[in-house]
Amino acid sequence: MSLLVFGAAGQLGRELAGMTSGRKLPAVLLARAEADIGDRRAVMAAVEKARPAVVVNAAAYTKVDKAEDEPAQAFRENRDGPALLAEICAAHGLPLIHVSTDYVFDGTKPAPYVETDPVAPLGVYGASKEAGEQAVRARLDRHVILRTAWVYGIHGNNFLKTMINLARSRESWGVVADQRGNPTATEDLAAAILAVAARAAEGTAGWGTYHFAGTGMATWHDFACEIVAAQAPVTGRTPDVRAITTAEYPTKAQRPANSCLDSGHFESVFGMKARPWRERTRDVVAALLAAAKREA
Ligand SMILES: NC(=O)C1=CN([C@@H]2O[C@H](COP(=O)(O)OP(=O)(O)OC[C@H]3O[C@@H](n4cnc5c(N)ncnc54)[C@H](OP(=O)(O)O)[C@@H]3O)[C@@H](O)[C@H]2O)C=CC1
Ligand SMILES: Cc1cn([C@H]2C[C@H](O)[C@@H](COP(=O)(O)OP(=O)(O)O[C@H]3O[C@@H](C)C(=O)[C@@H](O)[C@H]3O)O2)c(=O)[nH]c1=O
Repeated sequence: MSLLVFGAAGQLGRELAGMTSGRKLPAVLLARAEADIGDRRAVMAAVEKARPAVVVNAAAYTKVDKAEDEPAQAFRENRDGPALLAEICAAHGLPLIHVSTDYVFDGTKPAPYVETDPVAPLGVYGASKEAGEQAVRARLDRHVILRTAWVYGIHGNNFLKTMINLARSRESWGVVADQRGNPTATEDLAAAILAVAARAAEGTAGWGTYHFAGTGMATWHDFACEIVAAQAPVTGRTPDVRAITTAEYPTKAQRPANSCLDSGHFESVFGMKARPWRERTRDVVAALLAAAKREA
């Protein structure tokens, strides 16, 4: 099974690079500078050169607040890019694995969201990702859209790294305790994508839309407390992370109060689930601190 991955320089792209190389899977991974998913000629050339069995889109515009001021760019990267990928995959008879987000939901459902729940994004980022889902569905039957959430890992920028940095410099700060979701490690997400890709290459994937997110629910405050607790034994820093409300932490884009995803359908079709988020958080914090120590 050979893969062609777009968006290789992002946190998921870099995890996929490490995992495909560790498993010795043939894969071509292209960053934006090598292939912009909005550039028809670049995407066509990449597909024709790599001749993959499966295409993965890990490219996206992910700046949730900034998207409110840059809707054109967010829609270009999150709707038009995936549309082009799906069109080119259809022309070449290739399946596409595309990644989407919990922020397509408005958060008013009290229970975890299932795939058939109506979408109603609250901000430009969520709306642009939802438009990307629709664009893929409209152009390509052989697609798998994986909606995931609150992604973190050792690469790139994410909430976990922000909390580790705050723990270095602050004695106390507030984190919202009234938004809940499922923190998802890039390692679990990349493994899920490779499991889907293997089935897609055989032509036996259950095409369609799935939820795949970390096991267990958390508020951002729970997540922050776990991160801070995980770094404390190594750094000796025990800052106070205060539980605050969304109203006390105003942001340009509104986030869903509940964006928990029910990953049961994915598990029943693909036979795998993500590890509990607390375990994974500790692993990732340990890996980051060990890397920082090696570099010091
Ligand atoms: N991060 C999260 O918490 C969550 C992410 N997701 C989804 O998971 C997927 C992976 O996200 P993640 O790895 O975290 O995101 P990152 O922001 O870490 O990486 C996205 C990458 O895509 C690149 N990119 C953006 N536009 C283009 C383009 N037109 N052509 C090629 N590359 C482009 C970016 O490059 P550049 O840096 O140059 O912009 C960046 O390297 C996305 O679909 C995202 O929407 C879903 C839920 C949560
Ligand atoms: C840094 C920080 C954030 N917050 C709040 C703001 C926000 O409501 C929540 C999350 O913060 P962030 O802005 O870092 O995370 P955010 O960019 O909203 O994360 C989202 O990214 C996109 C790409 C997704 O697809 C989502 O699944 C989700 O992961 O925590 C605090 O309360 N205190 C803090 O110190």
